Amino acid sequence: MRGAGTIFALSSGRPPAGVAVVRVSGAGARFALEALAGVVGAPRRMRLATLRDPATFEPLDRALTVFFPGPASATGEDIAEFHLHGGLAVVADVLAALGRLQGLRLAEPGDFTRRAFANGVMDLAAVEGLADLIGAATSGQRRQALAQASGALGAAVAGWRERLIGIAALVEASIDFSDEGDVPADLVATARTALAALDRDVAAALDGARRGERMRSGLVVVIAGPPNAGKSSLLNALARREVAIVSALPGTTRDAIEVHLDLDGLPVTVIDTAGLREGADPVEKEGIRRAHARMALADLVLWLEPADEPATPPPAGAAPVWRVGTKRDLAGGGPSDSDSKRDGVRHRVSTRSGAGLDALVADIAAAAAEMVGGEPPLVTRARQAQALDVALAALRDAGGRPDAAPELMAEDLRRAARALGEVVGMVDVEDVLDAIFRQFCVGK
Ligand SMILES: Nc1nc2c(ncn2[C@@H]2O[C@H](COP(=O)(O)OP(=O)(O)OP(=O)(O)O)[C@@H](O)[C@H]2O)c(=O)[nH]1
Ligand SMILES: [K+]
Ligand SMILES: [Mg+2]
Repeated sequence: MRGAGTIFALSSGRPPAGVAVVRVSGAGARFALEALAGVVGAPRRMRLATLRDPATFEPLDRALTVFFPGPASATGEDIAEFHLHGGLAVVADVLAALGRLQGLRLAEPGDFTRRAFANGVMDLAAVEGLADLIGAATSGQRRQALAQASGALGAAVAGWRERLIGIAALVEASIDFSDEGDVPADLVATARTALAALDRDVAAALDGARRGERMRSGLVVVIAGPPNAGKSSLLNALARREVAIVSALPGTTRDAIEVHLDLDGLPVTVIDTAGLREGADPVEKEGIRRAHARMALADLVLWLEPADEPATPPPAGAAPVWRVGTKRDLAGGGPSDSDSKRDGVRHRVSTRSGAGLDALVADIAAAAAEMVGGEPPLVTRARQAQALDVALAALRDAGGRPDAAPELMAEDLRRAARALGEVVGMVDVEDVLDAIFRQFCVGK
């Protein structure tokens, strides 16, 4: 484990603030409380104290202190918390006083969570959920992250491993009884039935992985179309602020411009792109290349067709495309009008009058709910999905070779168990650990 000893950090947000929470974790937590507050107090009980600089006895703050003895604490170690007045100097002077204490050092990003993981308080999937919970920007993301941080995937994996061990035991027994007639064949048949059921459950969890990833990163909606179709105007209307430059000059937008929206708790990233056309200058050409790149990665493309121009077909691509008629205020509105004769146009909007915008937003929100909504999925990260993929492949190897010797089947089952262990960090995954813990801020 990186750096033993007692660590401390400001765990709440940047001062000045109403309250600032400084956390200390490790064998020296009790000593830190005694040194600054004089007494430790009853476990898990808030206590009002005058904090003093241990060297000069100068009062630093009137604060609430609390002591959580390990191992029933957030890190599994002794924890002391100081709930300070959140002034810059109060926080700085308390941190300085702690830093002068023997055996205490400032924590690095993610240190507290790393200790919780090392001490078995949280499994790796729960750690990832905690990172997502801190980063959650919409209530849908929060719901998913909270399930993950509470150990939903860890609990499922534990159940699968238990079943796997039961299956492996049957196969091992069939090897032991290999000279007793029908017994070994019966054991293997029972194992195969259980294996098929396990396969189904793991595969079902993996089915939700794409949904989980989308919820974490946000659904990507790309606005595309010919120059001057009203793309940037639509982006601004959706964002309700002037994010992108709008002008009558075709080729105004070059860079892809993103805004993050919260649609009924679901995260949606809307991207405005350069208008697609031939014969553009080199800078605009680069913008058009970027527009194509964004469309290729989109979950949904809004293809804009202005009412005052002949329609151009959207380029072929993998993402679903909605054709959206723009500048509806110019169309006149009569049934004989050329614009309303176009087939397959899903929405007609005007950013000038505001017409049709609410319906478009509601439709996008419904599509987002379709793609990421519902019960939080068990699998929310590519790393988890990859490990489960390996486990599933090994399960299929074990079950899919009817003529293979039980010894080979047992070997496949061991591989599956190992891959399941990786999901929750039970087996050595040191390289991914660093990457995961670095996402945390200092004090978490
Ligand atoms: N009448 C009318 N004009 C609009 C509407 N939306 C945009 N426009 C005008 O159309 C012109 C182009 O709008 P932009 O939003 O810059 O179009 P764009 O598709 O982003 O253009 P490029 O970035 O150059 O590809 C501007 O003069 C806008 O004021 C609308 O709903 N009605
Ligand atoms: K323009
Ligand atoms: Mg534009």
